Amino acid sequence: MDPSHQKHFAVIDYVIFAVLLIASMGIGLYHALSGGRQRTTQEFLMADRSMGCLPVSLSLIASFQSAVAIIGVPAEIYTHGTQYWFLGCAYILGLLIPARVFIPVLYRLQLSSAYEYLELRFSKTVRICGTLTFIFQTVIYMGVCVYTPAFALNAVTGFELWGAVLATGLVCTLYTTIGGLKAVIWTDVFQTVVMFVGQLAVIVVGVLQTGGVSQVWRKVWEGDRIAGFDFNPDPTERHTFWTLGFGGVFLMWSLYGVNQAQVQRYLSSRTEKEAVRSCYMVFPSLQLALALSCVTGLVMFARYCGEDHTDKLGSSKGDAMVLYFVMDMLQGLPGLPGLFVACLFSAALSTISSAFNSLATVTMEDLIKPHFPAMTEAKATRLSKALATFYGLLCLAMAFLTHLMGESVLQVALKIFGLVGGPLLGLFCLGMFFPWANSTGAVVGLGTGLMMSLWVGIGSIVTGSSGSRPLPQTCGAVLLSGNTTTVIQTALTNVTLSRPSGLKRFYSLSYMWYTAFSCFSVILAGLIISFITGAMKEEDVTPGTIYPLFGKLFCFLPERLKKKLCCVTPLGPPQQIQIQPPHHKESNGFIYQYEGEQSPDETDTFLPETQTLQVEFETTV
Ligand SMILES: CC(C)(CO)[C@@H](O)C(=O)NCCC(=O)O
Ligand code: NA
Repeated sequence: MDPSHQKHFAVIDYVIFAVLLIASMGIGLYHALSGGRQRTTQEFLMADRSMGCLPVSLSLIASFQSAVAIIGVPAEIYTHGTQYWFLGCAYILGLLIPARVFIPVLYRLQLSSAYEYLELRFSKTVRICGTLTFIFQTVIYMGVCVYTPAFALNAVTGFELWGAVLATGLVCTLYTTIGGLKAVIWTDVFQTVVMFVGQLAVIVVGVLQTGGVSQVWRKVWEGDRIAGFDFNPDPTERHTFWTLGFGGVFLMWSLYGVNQAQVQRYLSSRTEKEAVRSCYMVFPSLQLALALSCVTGLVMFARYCGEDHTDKLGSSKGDAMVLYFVMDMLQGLPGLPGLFVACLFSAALSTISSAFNSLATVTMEDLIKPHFPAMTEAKATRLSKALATFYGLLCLAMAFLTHLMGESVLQVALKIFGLVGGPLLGLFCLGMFFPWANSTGAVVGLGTGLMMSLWVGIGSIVTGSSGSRPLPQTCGAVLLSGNTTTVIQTALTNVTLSRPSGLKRFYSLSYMWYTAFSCFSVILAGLIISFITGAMKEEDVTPGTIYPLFGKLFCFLPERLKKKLCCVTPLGPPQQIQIQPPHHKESNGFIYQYEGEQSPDETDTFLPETQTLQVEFETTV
């Protein structure tokens, strides 16, 4: 970028940024030295299963709200209008189903890793395949997350790119390694607040400088940025009500239902009720986060309509626009540029810390512990800390890979969620809703889903069909009236964009459908293979691993038919699984006995006893 356009920080901005890093370190240090001092994996990875719903819910938002969303969403609104905002519709079902279906099943099994479920339901192989898929997804995603704020800062202020990447990566690695999940959750709380405050400050100043709310509204209206419901059913249309409002539901399920980062937070909750409540509480905050970033995009448009600033941003195209806007507008308001940069880095830190901790958890619980059942708690904890450090350093390497990508960061992140997270969601759905699915079906299904993802993902890159035409950069008032702009644009679209056909049409599937597409591929392939190789019998399915979806969907059918459809283990009131000495019928190496009615609170007091039993069991066999 041309140095004459570069914006600069005042001392106070650096101070605010430093305060963010120091406060995060401080929270890490506090949790390293208080409580159980991070000497057990229960504390380091599961926060002693003692968290309340408020910190958990703020932490749940923070996991997938990174600098990618903070700069990507405004850039999207700026260039394409507010259609993306309809993603908010997907949050309703997207959070309701995890709260009512996924959390009860996973919480009652008292897991540490979400992928432990896959072993209980299917087999060890499926568990390992699921874990590896999650590691793959998270490792690429965290590269994008740590790179994004550093690169925007570099494009606008000329701040050393790799210096910023290194600083964020290392600080985050350090507090995650010393403070464990408690530090991750409490820094998330602090960082989420900074994130909201930073965005809000930018909006307030932006609106004031543009001449008030009515001026902003007039400009975005005349610039044709306000989008109505687009009910176009074409699945290759990038953003419509259907791709966002329905495709987005699957995206939300894969993130809030079965992703380890989130499941770990549900499992760290004191009770099942707290976990469910924290999931519900995500709804208003996520709507707020979406609204803030969409409004930022609108304010940015109102301020710049008709002017083209992209030349000042060099190769970074639209993504660095937000930071440019912020620095440009906040010049002369000491501290505010620093606050927004703190907001960007807060968002990034809270996401990569969740990634480090969840990666350490699954590597420990799914890949290492099963092979070393005799490992002492002290050793396991030391190893978990080493793993957190390892993933922190790996994250830096992944940032370098992201550096080589060209697409908008928001689209890249959402594609990763869809292409790799979708098959994982499919695997869990196959297990929970289809009692007939067997282990072979699950492995082949997951493989099929990943192949389909790879196919459509690479196809869309090669044919270059993932982009879309931006709206004109002008305010209606400057050149044409709003309506004329629309007419001309529609005409242009019709002339130049002929509908792709055949495979090319498949490759241009909207990325918002990726999750649903790969999820259904897994379920379909999984069921076909399961029926070919011999469907699972009801009595062989581990109790508590099935959600009676069909029983609930078809509640009007006669009892007998329903019984056939739903399955053996209807999800009753919270159940307590107890591991017994090995003289009953075995299943997956353990015995599961149900204690019938028990309130979630009793579950808590019951826990230590269960653990003792488990230890005895392991040592006697
Ligand atoms: C995950 C959603 C869709 C939830 O609203 C949103 O936070 C988002 O668009 N995230 C983009 C990825 C990121 O911010 O890292
Ligand atoms: Na975040």
